[in-house]
Amino acid sequence: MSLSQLASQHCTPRKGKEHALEGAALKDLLAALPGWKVTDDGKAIVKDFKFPDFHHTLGFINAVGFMANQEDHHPDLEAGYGHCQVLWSTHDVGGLSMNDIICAARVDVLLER
Ligand SMILES: C[C@H](O)[C@H](O)[C@H]1CNC2=NC(N)=NC(=O)C2=N1
Repeated sequence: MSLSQLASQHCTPRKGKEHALEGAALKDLLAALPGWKVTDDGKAIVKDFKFPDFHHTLGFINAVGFMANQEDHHPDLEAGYGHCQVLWSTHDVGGLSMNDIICAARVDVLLER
């Protein structure tokens, strides 16, 4: 599936282990998401975005936050002057779900122009 196909999807409530994403299915989806890496515990995906200054970084954070509220799926964010690390994990699953993949794709397309 392509980045734009992933980014055109919306999050749905996913609760429970049956929604966990791992193994070959996860690997195939990540092929469409350049720069996103699975954390060592396998429970999250993470990417660090670089910006020229704090204004751009803060604009990105606000855009991500707006999208996250629309999707009712929320990232962990860690930011400094010129970067913001975005981490997606589904608390209700205890690891990765399709919601994390959709939101990662939605973050990437925010930066397309
Ligand atoms: C009811 C509501 O949909 C849930 O609490 C949502 C809110 N945002 C969420 N965000 C993330 N990252 N994981 C969740 O499991 C989650 N659950």
